[in-house]
Amino acid sequence: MSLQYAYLPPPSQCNPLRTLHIFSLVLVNFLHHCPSTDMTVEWETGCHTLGRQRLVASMTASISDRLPTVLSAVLQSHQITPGEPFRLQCQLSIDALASATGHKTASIPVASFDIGHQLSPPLQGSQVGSIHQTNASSPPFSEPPVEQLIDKGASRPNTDHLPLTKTRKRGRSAIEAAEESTPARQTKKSRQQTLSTHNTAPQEVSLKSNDGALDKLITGVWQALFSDTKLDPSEFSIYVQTIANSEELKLLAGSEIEEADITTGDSTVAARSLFSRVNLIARRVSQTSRFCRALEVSVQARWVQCFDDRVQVLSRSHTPEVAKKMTMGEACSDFGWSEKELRNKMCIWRGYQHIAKCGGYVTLIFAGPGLYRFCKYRLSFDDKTFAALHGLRAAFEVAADTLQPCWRRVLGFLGMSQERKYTGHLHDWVIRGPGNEPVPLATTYHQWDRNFSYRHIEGSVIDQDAWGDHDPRSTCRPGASEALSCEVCHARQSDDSTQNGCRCFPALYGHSHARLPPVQIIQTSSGKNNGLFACLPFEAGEAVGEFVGELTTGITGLDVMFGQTEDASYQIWQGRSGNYTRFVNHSCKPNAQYEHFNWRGTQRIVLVSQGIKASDEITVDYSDVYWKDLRKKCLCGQTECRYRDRA
Ligand SMILES: C[S@@+](CC[C@H](N)C(=O)[O-])C[C@H]1O[C@@H](n2cnc3c(N)ncnc32)[C@H](O)[C@@H]1O
Repeated sequence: MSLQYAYLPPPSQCNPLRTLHIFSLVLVNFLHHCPSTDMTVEWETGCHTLGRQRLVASMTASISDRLPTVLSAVLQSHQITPGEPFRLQCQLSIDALASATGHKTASIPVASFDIGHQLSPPLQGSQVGSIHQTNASSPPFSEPPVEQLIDKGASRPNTDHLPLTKTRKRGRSAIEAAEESTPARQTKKSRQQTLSTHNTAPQEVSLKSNDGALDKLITGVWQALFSDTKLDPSEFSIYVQTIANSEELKLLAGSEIEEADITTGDSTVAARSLFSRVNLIARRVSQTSRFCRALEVSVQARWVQCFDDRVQVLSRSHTPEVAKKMTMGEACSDFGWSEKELRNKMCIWRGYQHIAKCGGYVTLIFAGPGLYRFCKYRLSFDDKTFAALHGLRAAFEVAADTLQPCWRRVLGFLGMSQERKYTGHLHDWVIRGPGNEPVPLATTYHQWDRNFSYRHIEGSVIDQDAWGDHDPRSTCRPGASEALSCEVCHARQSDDSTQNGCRCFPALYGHSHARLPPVQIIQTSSGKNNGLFACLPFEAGEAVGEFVGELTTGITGLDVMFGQTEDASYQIWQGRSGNYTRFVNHSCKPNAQYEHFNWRGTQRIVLVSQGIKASDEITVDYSDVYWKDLRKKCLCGQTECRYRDRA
């Protein structure tokens, strides 16, 4: 049985109810798949013997009611004081399974939790405890992500344990295409070849450096690139106009109006309207100043270049010193500054120019306010810094062209080309090691499937042939109102941010603008083909994204994510459409896991961070069930790798 997928917790953020809830889902799923008709479930709090169907139904129905009681009972019966960590172990006694698997004992330890200390209401997506796998022969809680798009060499999945027939009509998959051209089982020779390819594989891009000052600069660039405030110079005049018209918007007079409204009893509406107006103005001002700042530093960097060119020209007829002095004089007279003033400015501007030279103008344009300090004090101004920025330039440009497509208009002010280099979706591009141009995603699968394509979707789509119009993830009972409140924090869930009280996964649910998380697809250096990498850190418990794809059923022979509600078992297939979660590789020491979460009566599967640092590859544990029958080696590279040494 695989439980790794369910979870590994951040020890500092404890949430026992959530852990128990997830555990219960695991247990329910286990029971659902179990061939036995009668079984005993032993919790530390008691022992229940029920028919399987009834057990599943009763556990599912009462999970959220019972968990606090179960937990309190455990705490009380063991006299655990708040703050003291403890371990909760669960056993399953399943006679039929015992005889089927040849277990001597009928009682199988399923999982244990290390539970922290807080009994406070659940926090945003936070978790507690760890679920340890104790039995590898049981059915999975959830299966690993798709494998239908296979990668090259050693990482090519060995699928000969799976029948490649599908019960449902589906387009020809990359795996099938690859099956035709590559033998499913690797020979010794081909394995060696793979290894040598692996050794000479290009170096991976690092999305940050190990230098504090430089990291701050890089973080600022990523934050600006992924910000939902767009850098659009063509809207500059509109921004300015809005600010100039702020009187019409009653920005300044607003507070007086509010006071009047408050006394007339219309305070909520009045306060909200004032706040909206202030928000609008503040947003416009920050957009305007960001654009001005971007233009300012870019022009200053370009000015230094022109200054140097002018010195060069004058050096043809004068000594370099004289040529420089003459150029300084020309500039001072045009600016109306003293030489000292100009020298001071130039020192910083030269820093900008250095950055533009190695990291491209994109770095300057999106660098945050730390840029000035970085250049003034010449923090980390060394070859390593410039090499790091040079290595990031392509990754920055892909993000800028796809997320902030108007950024190149700033280059127009510098007399440079404004032509976009990378079009389409951010994840249509794969970033490769230093010195290599990013390549279109599709090309990285062409060796297996010439017709490969991938549609980026924001939400799962229902396979009509499989489910008609019914969403199989629905957990809503007809007439049940509790579906609209969060079963973790019990707050009201609403897509209208002003009505929503549930903040469990705020980056995904409950507010208006869904935006891409700061992740990019990068070619791994370990031979796993592509992987998903974090540009910015994700705190433990924070959602990276939802696992979305086609909601279907009946697929065999291809990897799918399994979902299970009380009423339906469904699959999410990311073969031809989905999102970036499709590129998450396996690691035996993962930094993320998938969790079930109900949003407004619909089950969602969320990729949740266990604490991901900027530039880390985002990985999950695909589970023993995934690897069990594969003859493939794991390339996660962890010292605790479980599947490294395989025949
Ligand atoms: C969901 S995809 C992940 C993205 C994939 N690397 C790609 O380029 O499309 C799963 C596939 O990635 C590869 N993979 C993922 N993790 C791996 C690992 N630890 N070792 C070897 N191959 C891995 C396997 O080929 C697997 O079939």
